[in-house]
Formats: sequence, structure tokens, C-alpha cells
Amino acid sequence: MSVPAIAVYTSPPGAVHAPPEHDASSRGTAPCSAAAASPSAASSHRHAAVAGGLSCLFSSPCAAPRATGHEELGALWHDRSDESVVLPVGAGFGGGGYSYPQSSSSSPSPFKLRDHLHRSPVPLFHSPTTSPASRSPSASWLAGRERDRLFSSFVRNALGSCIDYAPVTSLPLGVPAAAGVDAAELAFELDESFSEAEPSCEPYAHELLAGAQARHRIFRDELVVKAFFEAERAHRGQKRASGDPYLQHCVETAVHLAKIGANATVVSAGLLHDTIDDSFMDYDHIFRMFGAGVADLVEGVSKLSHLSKLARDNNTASRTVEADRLHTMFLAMADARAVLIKLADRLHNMKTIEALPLVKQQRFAKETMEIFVPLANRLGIASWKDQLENICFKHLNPEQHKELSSKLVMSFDEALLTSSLDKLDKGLRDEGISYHSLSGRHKSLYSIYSKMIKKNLTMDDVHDIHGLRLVVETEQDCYRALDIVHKLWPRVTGRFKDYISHPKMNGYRSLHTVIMCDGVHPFEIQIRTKEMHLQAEYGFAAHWSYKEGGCRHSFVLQMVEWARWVLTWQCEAMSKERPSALTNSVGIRPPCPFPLHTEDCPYSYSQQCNHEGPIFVIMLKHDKMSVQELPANSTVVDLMERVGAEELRPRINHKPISDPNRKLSMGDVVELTPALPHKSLTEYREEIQRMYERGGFTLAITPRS
Ligand SMILES: Nc1nc2c(ncn2[C@@H]2O[C@H](COP(=O)(O)OP(=O)(O)OP(=O)(O)O)[C@@H](O)[C@H]2O)c(=O)[nH]1
Ligand SMILES: Nc1ncnc2c1ncn2[C@@H]1O[C@H](COP(=O)(O)OP(=O)(O)OP(=O)(O)O)[C@@H](O)[C@H]1O
Repeated sequence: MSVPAIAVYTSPPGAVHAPPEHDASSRGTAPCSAAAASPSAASSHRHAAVAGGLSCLFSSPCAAPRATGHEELGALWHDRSDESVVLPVGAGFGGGGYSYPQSSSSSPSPFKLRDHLHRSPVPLFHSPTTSPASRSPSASWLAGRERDRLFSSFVRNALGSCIDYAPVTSLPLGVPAAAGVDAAELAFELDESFSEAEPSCEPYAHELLAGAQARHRIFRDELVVKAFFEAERAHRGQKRASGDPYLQHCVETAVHLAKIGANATVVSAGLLHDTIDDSFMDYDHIFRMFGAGVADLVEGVSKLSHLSKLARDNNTASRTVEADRLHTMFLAMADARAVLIKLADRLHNMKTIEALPLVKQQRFAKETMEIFVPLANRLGIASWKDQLENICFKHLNPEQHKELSSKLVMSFDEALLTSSLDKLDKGLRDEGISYHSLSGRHKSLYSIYSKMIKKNLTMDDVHDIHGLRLVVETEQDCYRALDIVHKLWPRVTGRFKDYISHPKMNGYRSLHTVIMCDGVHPFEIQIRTKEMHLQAEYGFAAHWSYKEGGCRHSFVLQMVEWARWVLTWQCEAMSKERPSALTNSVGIRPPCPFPLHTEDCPYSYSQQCNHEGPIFVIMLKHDKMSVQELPANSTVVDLMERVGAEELRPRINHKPISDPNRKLSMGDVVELTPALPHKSLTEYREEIQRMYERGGFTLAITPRS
């Protein structure tokens, strides 16, 4: 079971207006009025909400908190898009049980609602200003490198990455998409072959599609529906360990992707992610039907699956250095979106892991913790990271999990979080301080546990179970806001940290204070500027590396930053240019430098740039796998000399090579096998003859009836 939550509260001044097409009404969301529940409902639902897993995310001026039904404790920063759509009107956003009062501006901001529905894969804050014309990376954005403008574009894009699917059809305001949708009522023309294929599906497949469409509108997209039916064809008759149809796993994987804002290409690839490995379909088939965009992603996922299986079979996850190399390699060798799909696949597998034998549960949990959690962390998908961690925690430390879960239910107060946000928002308004964003979160169960272990604390000593974060415009505003915080609540002595005047070694800057809420609950409040926040999310002070405890290679930092950026950018770009089935998405690339880098920054990383960092390759020697680190530009011979295997025969990526001076690339799989002894044909013939005479061959002859 699980809870944590995020509340995001955007700056009321300088009201944010999104273009009309982004209006929530065109997304089939429940209207705001239906969202607000009464405070009494809030308290009465609290415990149920906690037990069921509650998340809150709301935006001023229209509050839109609601509950979700996640099983595990996890900070659901991103996964909110579809749930709101599924909830019946009335339950709507507010169904979770607490309300947020309307603030001074009475008109709901469609921008904010959009954000509510489609969060970025990268945790970010809300821009106070945006313009209708500026939601996708424009030509001027690409051309310009001016820092401020890049910054605001960055914020816009990151927000925009929560995507606008070119809507196939708009649902009427307040009508949950779930109502009466089935595959027979698809709101677009099916092409001929597709229409023919559809009726041959079994009823459960239609139900699955209708269910997915009810959860997220992208499942009405033509490309996605086509991918659905192709996945159905590929996996027809296949079952999961649970006995469920295999197709269900494909759909759930795709739903996870849709929920964090992935576009039609990525969601389609999510539906097809297992076809190359587990069905008769191959790359060429997918290419012909869906184009290189989808086919490359499916192939990328397949490659990651192979590496992951190799790693699991060889227990690589337990060897820290090699596990670390694997994270880096995964991100460096594959399109970040392929990693995203692999993560979504793993998330669903972990959520259904009970169907596997105990020993496999343990193995998967261990591997997930070592390999996939850090990947989710690096890509900034906090909700997946938290969910994965909590599930693994439950399987790896069941006793502690049980004990802490029940304790957390006692100490956790969702309503307090929202009322604190409200109080701070009011305090800031009263003093005329505008802010960029105000958000709150509950620490995930596993994060609490880890902190307790790391710092030898009891749960009562963890002061940031409830946390607020305020992002303001200027450094001066940080201190002014801090004064307000200290006037609003009594502070906990000795817990104030001024990382603005005294930045941390890694450059992290922020003000931290702990205050006492209701005299019982400590709240950690972080105050920073937009710029400081960017530093805290990316670059050297990035939260992921802070959590991972440092990183040896600076190129890894750059690469991760790049991958996160690509992800954000591509989701946005791709959703704007709704890909036709044959569009090659590889052509769409973000500019190499990260927004914070100047043009001549030598550290900027991109997969096109030749970074000087080491490369990581998988080596299979005598059937044992290891992840080898080599300097950039190393060759096969270099590797063979390094491991003392000059006499062995190298194959790269399953193909023999003729030139041992071939350069190695990140993610190459190098197999070193004993060379065939040099025998003449006659000698081989004699050997076979001897084996035959010894009875070494069994000829499979099927008797004719
Ligand atoms: N991104 C990022 N966040 C940081 C960094 N250091 C601290 N933080 C954030 O600030 C919070 C509190 O950090 P500190 O005030 O230094 O507290 P602490 O000494 O680690 O111990 P606690 O107060 O018990 O959390 C952390 O939980 C993080 O959310 C950093 O280097 N990078
Ligand atoms: N006070 C806060 N307000 C809002 N968000 C926060 C706050 N503190 C951390 N976060 C964010 O919550 C997410 C989960 O962080 P988590 O609680 O696991 O670790 P942490 O608090 O940052 O670090 P630690 O456990 O080492 O103290 C991260 O994205 C982090 O940036």
C-alpha cells in the first residue's frame, strides 16, 4: 500500500493562459466545479484515501485534488492523467476527499488543468507566463541560444511535454471518457486492411481497447489503435503467468507511458514492445506497418530486454560497479524513449509479480532495485521510481515494509499538506510575493525507510515526510518568503539551512527550514529560485546524483541530463507533429547543448557528439557476462588484450568480425568463444563418422503412418 502525493500550486499572479485547444473541456476532464469536495468529505475520506493510496495535485485557482487507487506508497508526481478521466463526474478530481478553496481568480486556468492531466516526465514547475504560440519548440527556439529565452522555452517545453495529442475527437465537458466507448465507435476512419482485421479479435481484446481508451484518450489515436490490433495479432493465444492474456501486459505498459505524457509513437511502441522477442513479427514487419519511428523503438526495447536478461542470469545487479555501468550503458546506447518503454514494461511486471514463484520474485525485485530504479531516477520519473522501490521493498524486506506502512498511515496527513499549501499561498499573496510554483509531496515509504537506515533515525525523526517547495523569481524573494514562513509557523530550531549564501560543494542552492504544523507535524520547506531549481534537477547538483551518492564520470552527468532533455523535448515535438505511420522520428533531434550550457560548453553531451568519456561494453567470455569499461576509441583487440583472451574468437552483436581493430561502441555485446581448431575437412569428416559410430547422433525420424 502506498500514499505519497504531490501538490502543485501555480503562481496566481500573471495568470497563465493556454491556447483554447488546450482547454480541459476538450480533454474530457471533469469540470472544476465537480472537482472540489467539501472539507468534511476531506477528513472522512482521509483514512480510506491513505489506505488506498492517495495523491494530490492541484493548481490555483481551480483546485483539483483527487484520490488514486495505487497499491504502493509512491510519490505520484506524474501519473495522473488518466485517473482523473476514469473517475465518474462528481467523484472527479475531488473524489479523493479534500478540497482546495477557490482563490481570488475565479476562472479556472485551462493551462493548469492541462498540466494536471499530463505531467512531464521530468519533474518541473509551472511557468508563470506562457503564450499560446509558444508551446512547441519553435524555429526561433532552435535557432536562439540566449540563456533566458532558452530557460523559459525549457520550462515551457518541459511542461508541454505533457503533450497535446492531436485530439481525434473531443469529449464533451464533464463526460468521462469511460462512458460508452468501445472499439466499434472509434472516432476515425480505419484503413481497409485494418477494418478487416478488427472483427477477427476476441471480445476480450475489444474490452481491453475500450478500457484503455477510457483511461487515456491517446488510445483513440489511429496509430495507437493500429498498434493495438497488431499487438493482439502478435500475442494471440499467449498467456501471462497469472493466466491473463499477454495482450493485457502490452496495454498496461502502454497505459503507463500514456500517463506520463508519451506520444503516439512511444505508446504504439509500448504496445508492440514484446513482438520482436515473443512473436513471429520482426523489425521489417513493424517498419513496414508503422515506420522507423516505432520499429526502432521496439528494436531498442528488445535489445535492452536481452541485456537485462543477460544481467539477470549473471546476477550482474549484485556487482555494484557493473550495475552502475549498465545504467549508463542503457541510457547511452538506446534512445531514451526505448529506456522509458523498458521501464514501463518493468513497472507492470513488478506490479503483477505475485504471479511468479517466490524465488523469481526475489530475483526480479533485486534486479529492479539495482538496475531499473536508478534508471527511473536518472530520467526523472519520480512516480515510477517510487512505485518500483516500494514494490521491491515489499518483496525484499516484507517485515519492515509491513511495519512502516502501518506506522505511516498513522502519521500521514494529506489534508494537512493541502491546508499548508493554502496557508503559504495566502501568506505570500498578502505580502505581494509572486512565485513560480508551490508544491508539496509526501515522502515515499521506501525513501523514509532508506533515510532511517542511512541516518539511523526513527520514523519520528524524519522531518521531511511532509515537504513543501516554493520556487520564486529572485534570491531576495527567497529570503522574503522565508520570513513569511517563519511568521506563519513555529520553526524547529537548528533545522534552518542557508544553501544560498553557503552553497553545497556540488553547487546546490536553496533555503531549507523545518516548521511545526499543527504543533505535531514537522514540515520541511525548501525555497529557491527558478535557476536554483534547474540546478537541483539537472547538472551537478541534480537530485538523481544526490540520491545516487555521486558519480565518477562527468560525461555520465551530461548524458543523463541529455537523456532527460531528449525525453521531454521529443514528447513535445513528436506530439505536435503527429507522426504519420511512416515518419522516421529519428530525424527529430533536440539541439545538442542543454539549455544551461553555452554554445561552446565543452562538456555538452549528445549522442551525436564524440564524448571523451569511457565506453561500456558487455563481454561474454566462457558464458560469463561482465560489463567492461574501456577508454573511448578502444578496439576489439584492446578488449581482448585487457582480458587476456587473444586466443579467443570475437563476435560482436552476434556477428563474426573480420577486423579485430574495429572500434567498440557503447553497448556492444562482445562474445569471446574458443576458436575452432584448424582441421581439414577430411579430419572433420572422420570425427563426425567416429561420433556417429559411437552413437553420438540421434536421427529424428518420424515414422510414416
Ligand atoms: N537536488 C538536490 N537536492 C538536495 C541536495 N542536498 C539536499 N537536497 C534536498 O534538500 C533536502 C534536505 O537536505 P539537507 O537540508 O541538507 O538535510 P540533510 O542534512 O540531508 O538531512 P535532513 O534534514 O534530515 O534531510 C534533501 O532531502 C533534498 O531534497 C543536492 O545536492 N541536490
Ligand atoms: N520539501 C520538499 N518539497 C517538495 N518536494 C520535495 C521536497 N523534498 C524533496 N522533494 C522532492 O521529492 C522527491 C522525492 O524525494 P525523496 O523524499 O525521496 O528524497 P529527498 O527528500 O530529496 O532526499 P533525502 O531522503 O535524502 O532527504 C524528489 O523529486 C525531491 O526533489
